[in-house]
Amino acid sequence: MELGKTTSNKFNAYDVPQGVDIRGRYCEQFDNKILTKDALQFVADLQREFRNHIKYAMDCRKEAKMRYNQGGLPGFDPATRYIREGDWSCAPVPPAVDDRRVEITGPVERKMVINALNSGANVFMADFEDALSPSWENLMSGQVNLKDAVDGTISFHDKARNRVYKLNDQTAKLFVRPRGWHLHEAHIFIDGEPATGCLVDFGLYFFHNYAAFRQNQGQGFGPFFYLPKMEHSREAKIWNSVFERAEKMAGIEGGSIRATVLIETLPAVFQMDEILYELRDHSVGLNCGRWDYIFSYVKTFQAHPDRLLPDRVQVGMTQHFMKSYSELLIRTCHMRGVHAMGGMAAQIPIKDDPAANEAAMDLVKKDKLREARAGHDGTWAAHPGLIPACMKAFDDNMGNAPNQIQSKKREDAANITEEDLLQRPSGVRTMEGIRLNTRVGIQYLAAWLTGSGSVPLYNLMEDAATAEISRVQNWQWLKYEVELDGDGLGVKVNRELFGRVVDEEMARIEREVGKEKFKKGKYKEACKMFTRQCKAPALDDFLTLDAYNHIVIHHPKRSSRL
Ligand SMILES: CC(=O)SCCNC(=O)CCNC(=O)[C@H](O)C(C)(C)COP(=O)(O)OP(=O)(O)OC[C@H]1O[C@@H](n2cnc3c(N)ncnc32)[C@H](O)[C@@H]1OP(=O)(O)O
Ligand SMILES: O=CC(=O)O
Ligand SMILES: [Mg+2]
Repeated sequence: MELGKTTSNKFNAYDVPQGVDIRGRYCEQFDNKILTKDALQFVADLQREFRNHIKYAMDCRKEAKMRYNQGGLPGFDPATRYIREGDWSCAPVPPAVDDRRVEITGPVERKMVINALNSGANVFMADFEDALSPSWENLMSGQVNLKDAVDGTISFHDKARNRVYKLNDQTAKLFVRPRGWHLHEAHIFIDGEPATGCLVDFGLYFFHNYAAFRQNQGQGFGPFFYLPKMEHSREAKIWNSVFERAEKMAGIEGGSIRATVLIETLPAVFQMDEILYELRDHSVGLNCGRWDYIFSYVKTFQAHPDRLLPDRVQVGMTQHFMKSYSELLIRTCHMRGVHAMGGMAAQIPIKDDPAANEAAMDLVKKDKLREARAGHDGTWAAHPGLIPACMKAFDDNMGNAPNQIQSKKREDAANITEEDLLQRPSGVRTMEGIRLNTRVGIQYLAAWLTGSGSVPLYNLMEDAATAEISRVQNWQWLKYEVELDGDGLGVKVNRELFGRVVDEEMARIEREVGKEKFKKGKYKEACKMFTRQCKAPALDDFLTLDAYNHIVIHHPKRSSRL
């Protein structure tokens, strides 16, 4: 059967446990493979057990935001000093993922799942988050794809090229990244409320795959996860309890499930020990989610006009606050016996310009070499074409050792202070900066609204995290009417200037993509949404919260029997 094709059963409806209502399109394959009654019962149990904890954690985020908006700064919590200074370790790293020197990431799209698993990377991080537009179709077919991948039966026929894709004998180890805590799943209602997105992603994937995964991939451990966008260790504690609940349901040993937490919010950098501590039986490291981290710097300091960012292209890992963050992350992880993973270089191969391609690959090499030398145990690649360069940087530095957990303790990073982690980024702001933010933000959103959560734009990988930087930077510059000091003209960013920029960039996008694609695409809707968010008096928490309402499609008829 073709993936996602609608066929009817006797009821043309999902058979659901009590209190669960599926409002997404009916599809026999989703029904038979993923939305089974027992799997939905597991998701509903998780939702019921943890919804109040999640609500409390989200309320705490709001309180913290209020504190920062009143001039407060994030910092280390004196109440948990005993954890930071305590002598404890995380559980030993499972042998199956001892060596993670290169991890490829990508959305849970069928062909890409096969390509990523075959790519030669050590790990594939299959993404329900930054790289995925969370439409019902993408989410559910993503679950089907992962199930087929874990079972080892996945294949894909590219009819246009008459090419069949299948798994190699040797494949990357699979990690799955569910959505962040803040996102709901509007196609699954539990007790009259939309389900928590990440519990749906986690619950369905875990339920259907834990047994096969532990046998085929995890050498008795697993499944493995990446956990995004946390702001505090109380959120890690919820994940730990979710894992314990899942292990109990499955009857598998405690500590089987392992997760790497992305440190990609500014408040979380002050909680790294605490996050590892909460997850100490289930942890396999931390990762520098550098793009969301930059977004979070702006968000956290939205009411601090003395901390404006320079052009997006200037906020690299050599900025003092970014360097300090990655070094403290390495020290923290290695002290606790787990991996300190590097982040994503946004460059991708440039096919039609060898010189530009060489320059881009050179940037990737330098970035990965910096990570390997600093002590990271591995890194992320956005595209299979980058794997050899990433691999070489880590091979040259680690040799045959699977990681640097024991060899690069980075004791010197023990002295990194709150001031280091918060230091204002340096650089200039330019007209090209605001133009690029606008052009990229609108095109990304237009792609997202039509189902693509990661796209190549101007030779870089763009996903929800990088697009967020474009949005919040425009918002910040407009809000504080900053002077574009990099152009030597002293122009101030105000609504009138921004309006002109939007008009001109929309005209440029139309020229670049062509009239036909522009007309058929969602550029105008994206422009309206992006512009509203850039001009909003109060910063929207996430770009995708508003955009999500535009991709929710409730089935015209009831699609489940309550
Ligand atoms: C900030 C963060 O959160 S980073 C993590 C989230 N972001 C991501 O994961 C981005 C992942 N990368 C991608 O989605 C893609 O590489 C893009 C969109 C950036 C570029 O995609 P494209 O322009 O289609 O790439 P391109 O045409 O060069 O692809 C060539 C081949 O490589 C494959 N490929 C490209 N990227 C990937 C990937 N990440 N995983 C698996 N296969 C890939 C394509 O499927 C294609 O395969 P084919 O030759 O069999 O048809
Ligand atoms: O998820 C990764 C990031 O950089 O954001
Ligand atoms: Mg991210």
